[in-house]
Amino acid sequence: MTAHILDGNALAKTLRANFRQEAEALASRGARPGLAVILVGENPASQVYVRNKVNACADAGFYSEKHVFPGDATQADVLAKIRALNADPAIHGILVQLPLPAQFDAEAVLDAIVAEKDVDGFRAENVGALVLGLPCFVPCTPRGAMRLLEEAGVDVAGKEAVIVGRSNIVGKPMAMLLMHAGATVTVCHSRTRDLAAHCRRADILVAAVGKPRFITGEMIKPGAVVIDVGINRLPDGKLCGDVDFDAARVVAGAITPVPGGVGPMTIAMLLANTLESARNSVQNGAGNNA
Ligand SMILES: NC(=O)C1=CN([C@@H]2O[C@H](COP(=O)(O)OP(=O)(O)OC[C@H]3O[C@@H](n4cnc5c(N)ncnc54)[C@H](OP(=O)(O)O)[C@@H]3O)[C@@H](O)[C@H]2O)C=CC1
Ligand SMILES: Nc1nc(=O)c2c([nH]1)NC[C@@H]1CN(c3ccc(C(=O)N[C@@H](CCC(=O)O)C(=O)O)cc3)C=[N+]21
Ligand SMILES: [Mg+2]
Repeated sequence: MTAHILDGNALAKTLRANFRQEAEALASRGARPGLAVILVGENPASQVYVRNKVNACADAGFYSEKHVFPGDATQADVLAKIRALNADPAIHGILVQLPLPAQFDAEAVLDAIVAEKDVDGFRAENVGALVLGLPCFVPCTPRGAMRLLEEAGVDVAGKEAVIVGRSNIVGKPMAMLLMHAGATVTVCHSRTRDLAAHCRRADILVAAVGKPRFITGEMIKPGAVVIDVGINRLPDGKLCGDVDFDAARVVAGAITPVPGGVGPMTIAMLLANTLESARNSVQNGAGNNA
């Protein structure tokens, strides 16, 4: 058996073309979707992701701004910028690239973004709404992973879903989305006993660990759908996921590659959330002049 490859690059490209049409429709109503990305410091990986986000905006006909601060910037500098962006009608989404340098209180910084522009969905109000099943900005990475499952034609209801990783930005919201979709969800982490046994029960296995090739072929149930969220840079400079792809693809029914799987979908869903925010602003009579 060779797994079906879930192509995030191709799906993201299709989505961006749809977003472009909606962006033009909103622009004609005075609200071209606008995203502001804040980057603090010179983390090379963050620089790549921010560049990808800005390029994706351009490709989808969105307005975007990039605000770069030096690594020794103060929290007050960044907060002042967030306040200005909160009040700027051309901006519908604000993203502060994580991680922030050590001198920052990341929670306080994210909290400064008004909830209406929290397109990452990281603020407590958003997380609460997600748990309650109320309208909210669904965090981009889990939303992208769910979209890939949909694309694969996976009927989630009743399935055993196992997530490895319990972070606030990936594992926890992913668990909530899968639960809402009807899966029986298990969340594993560094304290889990007999991780392999949990993983082998999974019809849907989501790896969000941050360790290269941590999930081996023997941990995968034959025919399972494997979603690899991990982005790891190897010493030779190449990217790899949290799943041993070559071993997994001969066991799994479907699998996302790294690169080209969840990563591009994260960026597509960031655009989707920004579009949603722009649409909300039109409904609330607060468009812009872009
Ligand atoms: N494709 C994309 O768009 C994105 C990719 N990523 C990537 O996804 C990966 C995960 O990111 P993130 O969630 O932020 O990472 P975190 O480091 O915040 O969380 C990692 C999780 O893995 C768990 N873990 C660590 N070691 C083990 C182990 N030996 N056995 C079982 N569980 C373990 C940790 O457990 P514990 O809680 O007990 O410490 C933790 O819950 C990274 O590679 C990151 O780069 C992240 C965001 C977006
Ligand atoms: N506020 C905030 N929001 C985030 O969503 C956020 C963040 N901070 N900090 C870091 C993580 C990580 N993340 C990725 C997004 C896209 C790719 C991506 O496009 N990956 C490409 C490859 C990129 C490359 O070549 O390095 C791919 O997988 O094909 C990867 C990782 C978003 N994150
Ligand atoms: Mg993290």
